[in-house]
Amino acid sequence: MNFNVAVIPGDGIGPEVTEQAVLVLEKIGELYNHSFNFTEVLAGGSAYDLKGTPLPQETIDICKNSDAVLLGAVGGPKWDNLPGNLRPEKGLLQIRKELGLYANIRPAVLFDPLKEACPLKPELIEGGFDICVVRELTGGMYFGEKGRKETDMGMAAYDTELYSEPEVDRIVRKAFEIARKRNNKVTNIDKMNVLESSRLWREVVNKTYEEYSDVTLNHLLVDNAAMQLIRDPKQFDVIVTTNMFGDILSDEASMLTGSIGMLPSASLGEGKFGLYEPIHGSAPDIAGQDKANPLATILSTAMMLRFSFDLEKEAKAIEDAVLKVLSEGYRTKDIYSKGTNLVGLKEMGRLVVSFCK
Ligand SMILES: NC(=O)c1ccc[n+]([C@@H]2O[C@H](COP(=O)([O-])OP(=O)(O)OC[C@H]3O[C@@H](n4cnc5c(N)ncnc54)[C@H](O)[C@@H]3O)[C@@H](O)[C@H]2O)c1
Ligand SMILES: CC(C)[C@H](C(=O)O)[C@@H](O)C(=O)O
Ligand SMILES: [Mg+2]
Repeated sequence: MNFNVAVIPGDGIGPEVTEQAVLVLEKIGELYNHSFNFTEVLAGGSAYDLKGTPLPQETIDICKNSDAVLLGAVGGPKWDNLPGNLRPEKGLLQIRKELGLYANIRPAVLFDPLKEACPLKPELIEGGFDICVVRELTGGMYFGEKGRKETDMGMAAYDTELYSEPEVDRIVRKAFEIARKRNNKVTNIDKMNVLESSRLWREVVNKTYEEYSDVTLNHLLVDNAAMQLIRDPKQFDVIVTTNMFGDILSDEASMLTGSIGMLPSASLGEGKFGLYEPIHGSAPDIAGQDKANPLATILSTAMMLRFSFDLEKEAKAIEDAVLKVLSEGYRTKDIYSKGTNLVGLKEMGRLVVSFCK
């Protein structure tokens, strides 16, 4: 089959990790007789430098006309002094919004060979864990009214957490539907003891739950949830939460899998179309040094094959290749532990390609 994939390498380590992910997809194409047509497009700081905007219209058009999008990461200190609406990150938020991708699926799975890279005591992670964070992606504080104003105390600034009932309902449904295909368990995470937006959020969760009573639902306040993730990650299966809380909790969860360099993600809307990206950023501290872990981006392509293209066998082939690389003891620096083989980003990518079958 033929698939059109728009590729947004972005900034920092973005181009390095997407390059490896594209090589893996090309290998899968050869092995399973598919043709992936890649179109590289600009977004983020590199787009600002070349086009004066972090999200050129051409990028939006090409993404909309593709079957899926692969994104590396955007941002970096070079652009830190730009006003908010020109920042690289604004381009990312805008593309998620433009493409209607309100559900960000972030699986935090502990690969067995990486147990030693997990900072938790062995007894807490026996048998591993498999958490699926379902993060709302196009609402909340990221998109609410924001600004600055003069007050009695001088200049002040504000960002508004605003959620409508339909916005909460659709993400919660997504989480329940995912739970039905897994272990029928959802944990809702909010801050309803303080935030009005969280009180409405929880009301909608409970209302929508009436249609999903076969699923077990429990609620946690976000501060407790942050602690519980470290205390006992195995208690979680599907987590549903807001844009902001999901951003923070998924970075936290990633460390339990060994590194932020391990966590892929899928940003989805109503149809099959999706944008696939690692959860990490542009990692300016290691950019251009062949040190970054490309596995999060490579695993994101597996999610693309599964969700957008219905290629389960091919998706599994990538995940199996990643597991084999780890089982054979190869590690980038972020997941390295004594007795394993330290490799660079390119070598890690090459190994995954060579293990795909
Ligand atoms: N989706 C995205 O495009 C995205 C996500 C997060 C942050 N950002 C942006 O990236 C820039 C840097 O942000 P930050 O430093 O807070 O977060 P970051 O995720 O880029 O890096 C945090 C730390 O994790 C390490 N790290 C990240 N990815 C790694 C990988 N694949 N392999 C090994 N180590 C890895 C980095 O070296 C760094 O020490 C900022 O401009 C931020 O806005 C973009
Ligand atoms: C760069 C930033 C806008 C982005 C977010 O907060 O969504 C990033 O942290 C992520 O997790 O994808
Ligand atoms: Mg983040």
